[in-house]
Amino acid sequence: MGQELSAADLIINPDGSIYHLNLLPEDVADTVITVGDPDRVPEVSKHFDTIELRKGGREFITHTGHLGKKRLTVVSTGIGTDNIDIVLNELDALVNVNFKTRQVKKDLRSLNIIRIGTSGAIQDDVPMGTILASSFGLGMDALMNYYMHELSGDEHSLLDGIKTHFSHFKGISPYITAADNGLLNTIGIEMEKGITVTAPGFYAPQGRQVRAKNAIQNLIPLLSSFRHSGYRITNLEMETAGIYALAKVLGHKALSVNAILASRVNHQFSNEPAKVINKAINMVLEKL
Ligand SMILES: O=P(O)(O)O[C@H]1O[C@H](CO)[C@@H](O)[C@H]1O
Ligand SMILES: O=c1cc[nH]c(=O)[nH]1
Repeated sequence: MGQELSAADLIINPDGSIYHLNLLPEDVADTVITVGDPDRVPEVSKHFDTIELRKGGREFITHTGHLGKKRLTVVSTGIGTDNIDIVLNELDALVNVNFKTRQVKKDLRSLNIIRIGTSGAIQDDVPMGTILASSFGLGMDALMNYYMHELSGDEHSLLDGIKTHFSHFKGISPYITAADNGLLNTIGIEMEKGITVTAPGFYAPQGRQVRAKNAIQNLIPLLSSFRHSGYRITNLEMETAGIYALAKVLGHKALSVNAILASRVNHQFSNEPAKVINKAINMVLEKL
């Protein structure tokens, strides 16, 4: 018999749903689309043929339904890898823990987790309007300091290169995880590819300066000049690396698709964000 998870470790609401997502185990499809913005959930589910449930709490809004024969769940994560910690752990518990016995199931389910997010590009040849699939998620936040995780050979070699390139960054311990290869080569097949940096903020952690002065000067040129084994850093956002790393730890498959709204090298921000996001949604849904 496996260990029984305590009421403080796995929090189940009185109606049997999980603490933050407010979902029951049967509410989660095998393919889960995550978006940051709760208002983006209906923008995805409006393409479904049927919607069987709409639930939520806080920034975590979920719709589950069918597109043709495929059952899909779309859930909003809100902003940041602290929220990704909640969403990935709760999705995993919903499918891999028996809520009656509070024990981990013997046969584990592996979800396909596809993020459709917005992002800023840091390469000249990645213009606004590009739809980019993240080959790797490079985390500059602290989430993975708290989890045991292992790196593949490719991830190790890239991380060594990154640590050398950014050796003068103080107090940051980057982590890197590859996309699921199968999802990258199907859903991402026609998309631009690159390493996506996940930042622990939108302003100074992404090289923006409004009034508070930035401690790291020239962050964007530093990121964009990194080259290793044919890879380069293409874009910045706030969730991908956490999703990739926790999905791998928990045995799920993940891909992040980025609607590029900003060109940080040309100092531009899109005046038609909805159109770019919709293009990303359509490109993902037509491959499912
Ligand atoms: O559009 P979403 O998916 O929220 O993604 C991006 O937009 C937010 C910042 O504006 C961050 O969450 C960032 O990752
Ligand atoms: O530049 C950008 C655009 C969208 N989201 C981000 O996190 N950064």
